Amino acid sequence: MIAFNNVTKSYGTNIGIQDVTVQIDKGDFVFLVGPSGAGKSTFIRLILKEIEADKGSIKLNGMEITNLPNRFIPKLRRNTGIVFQDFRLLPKKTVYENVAFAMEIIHTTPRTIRRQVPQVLSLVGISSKAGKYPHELSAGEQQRVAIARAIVNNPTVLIADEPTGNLDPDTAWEIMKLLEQINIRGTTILMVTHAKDIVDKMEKRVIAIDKGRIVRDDASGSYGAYEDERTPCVRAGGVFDSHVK
Ligand SMILES: Nc1ncnc2c1ncn2[C@@H]1O[C@H](COP(=O)(O)OP(=O)(O)OP(=O)(O)O)[C@@H](O)[C@H]1O
Repeated sequence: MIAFNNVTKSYGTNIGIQDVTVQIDKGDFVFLVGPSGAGKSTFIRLILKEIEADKGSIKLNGMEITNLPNRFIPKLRRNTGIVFQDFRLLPKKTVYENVAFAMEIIHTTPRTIRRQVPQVLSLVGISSKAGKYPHELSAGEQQRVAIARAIVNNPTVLIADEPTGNLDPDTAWEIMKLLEQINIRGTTILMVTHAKDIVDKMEKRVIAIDKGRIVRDDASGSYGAYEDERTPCVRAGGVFDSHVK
């Protein structure tokens, strides 16, 4: 599914990731954790082919993506949905139009769009807001729309880059349950997060990265003990305690 083999990426003298070898299988749910500057974004940007590796091999769904000719990149990105901390919805389009747009740009037929968009809005629990604009939605609702948009073209991998970073604890947990549901339907999920409570409660595979190297890879892991100045209140507060499965 996603296979890194001895991958190194530097930015001048700064190390992004160094000699990383890791495999994420189809259907996995993986957290990628590590302190600020560890190399998490570099890892994601290499998968999306926004940047090129200096060394090593990266395979996505069995296809070598290093040195992939540019004409194959749109197809590669279609297989990889992404959601961000700040949602990035189009402000002048409705919920329905935001999701439909992701299909229009890959030339999906109007008939398929009319069938598929309501289905995915229902899946993420946002059907009743189809005619609303992003500014009329709560943060959690906006993230649901962003997730709908990311999965509407049936990607094999969904990358979630701090998807709960702008959400209150209850809403964050609802989004985690939605991601889990999407994973159960077969989509591989790779989630970057600084939210210790979420990682600890979900009990999924945890890949920890530090200074560009993988320092831990636990099948059913926890966030770990390193200090991260960006999440002190979450670490101290135990905010998800009421949701223990
Ligand atoms: N465009 C760039 N130019 C120079 N150095 C960069 C660039 N992008 C990343 N780096 C460096 O590469 C290293 C890894 O950065 P990366 O953004 O991958 O970390 P991260 O784990 O995503 O951090 P954060 O949690 O803060 O987003 C850091 O030392 C960073 O300063």
